[in-house]
Parts: sequence; C-alpha cells; structure tokens
Amino acid sequence: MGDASLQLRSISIIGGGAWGTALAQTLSYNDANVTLWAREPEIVEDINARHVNRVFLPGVDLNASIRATGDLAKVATADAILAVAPAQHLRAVLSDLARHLPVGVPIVICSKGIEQATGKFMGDVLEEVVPQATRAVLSGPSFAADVARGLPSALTLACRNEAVGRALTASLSSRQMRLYWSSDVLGAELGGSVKNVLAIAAGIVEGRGLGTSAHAAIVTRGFAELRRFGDVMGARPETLLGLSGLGDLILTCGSAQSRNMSLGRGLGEGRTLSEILGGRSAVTEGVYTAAALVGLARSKAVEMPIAEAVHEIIEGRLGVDEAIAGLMQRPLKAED
Ligand SMILES: NC(=O)C1=CN([C@@H]2O[C@H](COP(=O)(O)OP(=O)(O)OC[C@H]3O[C@@H](n4cnc5c(N)ncnc54)[C@H](O)[C@@H]3O)[C@@H](O)[C@H]2O)C=CC1
Ligand SMILES: O=C(CO)COP(=O)(O)O
Repeated sequence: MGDASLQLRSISIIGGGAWGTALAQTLSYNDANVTLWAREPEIVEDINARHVNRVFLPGVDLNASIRATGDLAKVATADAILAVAPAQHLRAVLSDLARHLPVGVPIVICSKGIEQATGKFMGDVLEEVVPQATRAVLSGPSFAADVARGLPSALTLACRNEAVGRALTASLSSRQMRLYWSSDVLGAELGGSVKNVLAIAAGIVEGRGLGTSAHAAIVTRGFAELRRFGDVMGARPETLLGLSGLGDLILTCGSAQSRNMSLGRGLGEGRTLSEILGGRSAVTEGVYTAAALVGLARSKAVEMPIAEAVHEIIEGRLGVDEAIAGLMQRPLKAED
C-alpha cells in the first residue's frame, strides 16, 4: 500500500514524553532516520548519551540510532513530523516550529485533547498555526509502555489526502504497530480527546468500589455520549466505532495503566485532585480537556451528563457521591 514517491526517509518527533519516545523507538526499527525533539536538555542528553529516557519512559533501552535535539530548526526538514506535545502546549510548540517548516510537509497529530482556551481540536490548531502543512492524525489504543516494548498494537492514521495518508500508513506501520488509513481526521482525533474525560469517570467508579456492572454501565453510556457528540461535530460513525473511538475508550477505561483512569480512581478513593496531580510529572489530558469538551457540548446542545459530572468534580463543585446519585436519578428515557 502507499505511493513509493512519498516514502519517508526521515521522521521527526516533537515531544520527548512517554508517547513521543515510544513512537521514536518503534519507528527506529523501520527504514527511516528518527530525530526526537525534547524540551528538556536532560532528556536530550539522556537519549543521546545513554539511550534512555529515565524521566518519562523509564526501564526501556532505546535504539541507539534515535537522535535527540533541543533545536526545532533541526527537526523541521524531515519528510514527516509527528506532533506529540501535550494538547495545551501544542500551539506554542507548533508556532516555534512553523517558521522553519517547508510547505506541504505532513504533520501527524499524536496528542489527544481539546485546547481549553479556544475549544479547538489539535487539527484546527495546526491549521491555524501551520496552514501550509498537510494535516494527519495518529490515534488509537496504545499505551506508550506497550508500544515501546514492541507489543502488538493497532491504530488509526487519518489524513484527507489519500496518497499522503496511505504513504504515512505504510511508512509508520511496523511488525508491531499496524495502522489503518481513514480520511476522517476530525473523527480520529475526537475519540482520543473525549475518552480521556470518560476514563476519569470509569476510574472514579472503580476507586469508589462500585463494581464491574457499574463499570460496564459508565463505559457504555460514556460511549453513547462520545457518539452523540461525534455525530453533531461531523465525525463518521465508523470512525467512532473504530480503534480511535471505541477501541481507545475500552483500553483507557479498563486499565489503571492509564493516567486518566488512575486519576479518576484516586478521586474515587477520596484523594483530592491537587494531591494526585502534585505527585506526577506525566500529563493527564482529561483534566484539561473536560472544561473544553463540556463547553463545546453545551454550545451544540449535546447532552453529556458523564462528562459534565467529571468536569464539576474536577472544578471542585460536586462531590463524587453526589455526582453518582445525580447520574442515577436523571429522568428515565429511551436508550440512545
Ligand atoms: N503516554 C501514552 O501512552 C500516550 C500518550 N498520548 C498523548 O501524547 C501526548 C503527550 O503525552 P506523553 O508523551 O504521554 O507525555 P508525558 O506525560 O510522558 O510527558 C509530559 C510531556 O509534556 C511536556 N511538557 C510539559 N510542559 C510543557 C510545556 N510547557 N510545553 C511543551 N511541552 C511540555 C514534557 O516535555 C513531556 O514531553 C498527550 O496528548 C497524550 O494524550 C497518546 C497516546 C498514548
Ligand atoms: O491515550 C492513551 C492510550 O491510548 C494513554 O492514556 P492515558 O493518557 O490516560 O495514560
């Protein structure tokens, strides 16, 4: 599959967190030079000198061919760029990168979130900041630690330009990471953003000891919210039912390996948000996306009671038990 003329010989990854590092690791075994941009000089040093990222991906020996840099100009000339900074910082990083970029370079959004200040998805942020780029999204069920260890995974690669999309799918797939091409860019990034908020709810249910029946209920009704929101936003139903939607929801809600799920679990156990966030350096996207998601849903008159409850708990306006009682006592209605 793919257009040989678009074969990627060099790939740059913007973001030296767990996911950027895991992607660098898996792609370094394909036939491409991989360069990772990290914001922290100690991570650049760790990767170049010791082939590890002890802060964000401890315990993984990285391929010595991966080069790291703190200079955005050095990563701008690659055949494709993977953008993996946290959602609330992506605009700033892309703005710094923009002036170094050639026209038409494919930029693949791998971050999952909605910008709080604007309510925009990352693809829209990219289009605003780097209008000359070809936009793509890589999303699906994939814990960085699994991918970095070479365990099998399957993800969606979305790009409206079919030739570029198929070329990216071919070049970024590996024996361990199987990609499926889609032209639904918004649908592919919507699932990954919304599931982080829903995973906090699933974690709360677990932390509160509400049982596996309640867990199944929250994931299923959460998916109903994701689908309702996706329909109104213009995502395709098959995308929402695919890897980037239902697939990532199942993964993230079902494992405490998820930062979002484990944060919810902590809240359910009675810990405060600041206690939980104070003890971690990793980004927990759902905490920041919840407000943006609820704002967008309200503006489009989409009912999302679970996302609303998560938002109210995060804002400190609602207790966990009140939120659960509120969800259980909503007026009875047809299942949709
Ligand atoms: N970790 C995972 O398993 C996966 C993560 N993702 C997504 O990838 C994105 C990045 O997450 P991770 O790599 O896990 O991050 P991480 O939690 O491992 O590391 C935090 C990252 O945030 C960066 N950062 C902190 N402050 C910043 C600032 N002011 N400006 C720019 N960058 C800043 C750090 O440099 C570091 O790269 C997120 O949107 C996440 O949802 C997607 C799939 C899997
Ligand atoms: O997006 C992810 C898996 O697909 C990672 O989820 P967390 O950010 O909740 O750890």
